[in-house]
Amino acid sequence: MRLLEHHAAVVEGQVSAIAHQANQAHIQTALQVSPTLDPQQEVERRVAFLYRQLVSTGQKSLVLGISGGVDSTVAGRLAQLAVEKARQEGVEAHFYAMRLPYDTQQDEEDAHQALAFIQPDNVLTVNIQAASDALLASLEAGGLGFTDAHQRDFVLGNIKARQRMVAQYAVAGANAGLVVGTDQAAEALMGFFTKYGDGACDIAPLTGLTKAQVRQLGAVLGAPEALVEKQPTADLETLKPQPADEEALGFSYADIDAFLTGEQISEGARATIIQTYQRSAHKRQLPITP
Ligand SMILES: Nc1ncnc2c1ncn2[C@@H]1O[C@H](COP(=O)(O)OP(=O)(O)OC[C@H]2O[C@@H]([n+]3cccc(C(=O)O)c3)[C@H](O)[C@@H]2O)[C@@H](O)[C@H]1O
Ligand SMILES: Nc1ncnc2c1ncn2[C@@H]1O[C@H](COP(=O)(O)OP(=O)(O)OP(=O)(O)O)[C@@H](O)[C@H]1O
Ligand SMILES: [Mg+2]
Repeated sequence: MRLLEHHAAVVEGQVSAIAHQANQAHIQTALQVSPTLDPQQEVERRVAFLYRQLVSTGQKSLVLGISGGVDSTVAGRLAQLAVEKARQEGVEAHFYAMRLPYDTQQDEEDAHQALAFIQPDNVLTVNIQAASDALLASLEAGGLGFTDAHQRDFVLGNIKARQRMVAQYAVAGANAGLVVGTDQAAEALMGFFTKYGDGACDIAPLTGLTKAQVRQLGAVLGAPEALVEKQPTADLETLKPQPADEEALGFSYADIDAFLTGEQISEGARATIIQTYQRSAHKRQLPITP
């Protein structure tokens, strides 16, 4: 009897491993991941994409927040190259890079390095602290309470991400601009972004790229090595500045990328990643309707 139960458990494990494998392949397709790519060709393809969309939408500019992280360094340079290409073709186009610190950020120097590399047409610096704090204070005055200081700080973190979205859309509104997003496949997979915050954009040139591929594009673009290899951080919480995304996610980007490119990872990790993907489906879709 014990032996039969054991066999049943083994078969069940095998069936769920096969189901997870199928899901892994399905997710890879849904997130538009190419396990192998030529980084130089990808740069050209994505610059051409941004340029074509500027022309076809009739908009005149691109707008993007530059944090000092690798994603916005790469997307920012692609945006600048796209508007330069447009101008070469006789199309009026400009790139507005935005510094959006909450007060002073610890890695400000990296953001300056990123701007020096991107060479954007325009830089606007907007400190989002006053607006973020004012909204939180008004919410509290209006009766909102928090379970503890950590929850309050987490909620403020998402307010910061959405405040950056508001600022970028204001600049886009004044300059016939498309707001550029930096969502890539690793963040999309894990739903690791603020819904309608950094997740909100008009155009997403890094779609489908693993984190390693974003770094490869950065390298062929000639970005400073320190930025290409930099530890990713959402840096939203005031009580804990600059935490590594990997700590918050509970997974390394190497594992997340391995999942995306169809490589073998432990069955436990694969099951948890699939569960995280399914739970965050609402962030990749339009609102629920009746
Ligand atoms: N099944 C469902 N169907 C429809 N809506 C659903 C839902 N489950 C939750 N929701 C709703 O979703 C909302 C919560 O989503 P959201 O506000 O995004 O909040 P949440 O996912 O809790 O927090 C955002 C997470 O993304 C991380 N993040 C943010 C920004 C940048 C980066 C980065 O990598 O740089 C990372 C941040 O550290 C945090 O862990 C709530 O309103 C909730 O009710
Ligand atoms: N301090 C900031 N100033 C300007 N833009 C910001 C700032 N923080 C976040 N953003 C915007 O929000 C996006 C999402 O942040 P995220 O941390 O995922 O990307 P990143 O900082 O560019 O790269 P990494 O994920 O490697 O840290 C950024 O790409 C950027 O456009
Ligand atoms: Mg970051």
